Amino acid sequence: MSMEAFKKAAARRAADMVQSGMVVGLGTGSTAKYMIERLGERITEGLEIMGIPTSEDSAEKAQKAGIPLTDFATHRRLDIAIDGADEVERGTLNLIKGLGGALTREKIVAQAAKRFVVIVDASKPVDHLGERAPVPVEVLSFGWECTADRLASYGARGVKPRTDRDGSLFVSDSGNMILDCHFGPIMDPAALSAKIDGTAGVVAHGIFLNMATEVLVATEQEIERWEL
Ligand SMILES: O=C(CO)[C@H](O)[C@H](O)COP(=O)(O)O
Repeated sequence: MSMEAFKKAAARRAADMVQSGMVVGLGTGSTAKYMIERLGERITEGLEIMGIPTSEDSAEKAQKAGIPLTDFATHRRLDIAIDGADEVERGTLNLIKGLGGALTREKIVAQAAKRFVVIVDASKPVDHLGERAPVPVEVLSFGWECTADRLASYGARGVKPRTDRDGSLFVSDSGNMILDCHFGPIMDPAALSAKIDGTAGVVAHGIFLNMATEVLVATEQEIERWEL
């Protein structure tokens, strides 16, 4: 099976957990896209749900799929949120998210959800967060250079603003910059998370601790379901 097929398998399995009447957090990225498509199919079969998207991109995909959207003004609490991840730590289900740039909205949606189901292919599990992925940090553009220096003082290498493929500055849906911070394997993610959270200029970062309630990992043999 190709990596795309793995992503699709995990995404469809998660979409099939959704039941009529639920308010659903709609993640962002190439795996979440398959989940949105599957929810769209199920709506044509009679499923009745409302979605809260984690990005403008997912809002557009949800609208195309026919998923009615709602917002936090109407629904403070979500029944379930389903999203991809860049890394999943074995044993803890802690995550790095945000290589798609939607980390702040994704964190708000995950935090508001009773269940947060993470869908990944077999390339995403790691022994320690940071092994492969940088930690994306969404920052205000004001004083970003100072914020970057501060992040570097925590051990991040090569901290620089994310750019789009054409070299232009990446701007998040909320109008902020993303600094990708390469820490390497993170031995104490709670301590690092607290330090980054306490840094002026930081809006949110991509370390998601104790948020995932279950992770679906699509492997060659099966879709593994990890829970704590
Ligand atoms: O956090 C995210 C976007 O901000 C994505 O969920 C994460 O980057 C995984 O993406 P993909 O499913 O395309 O591998």
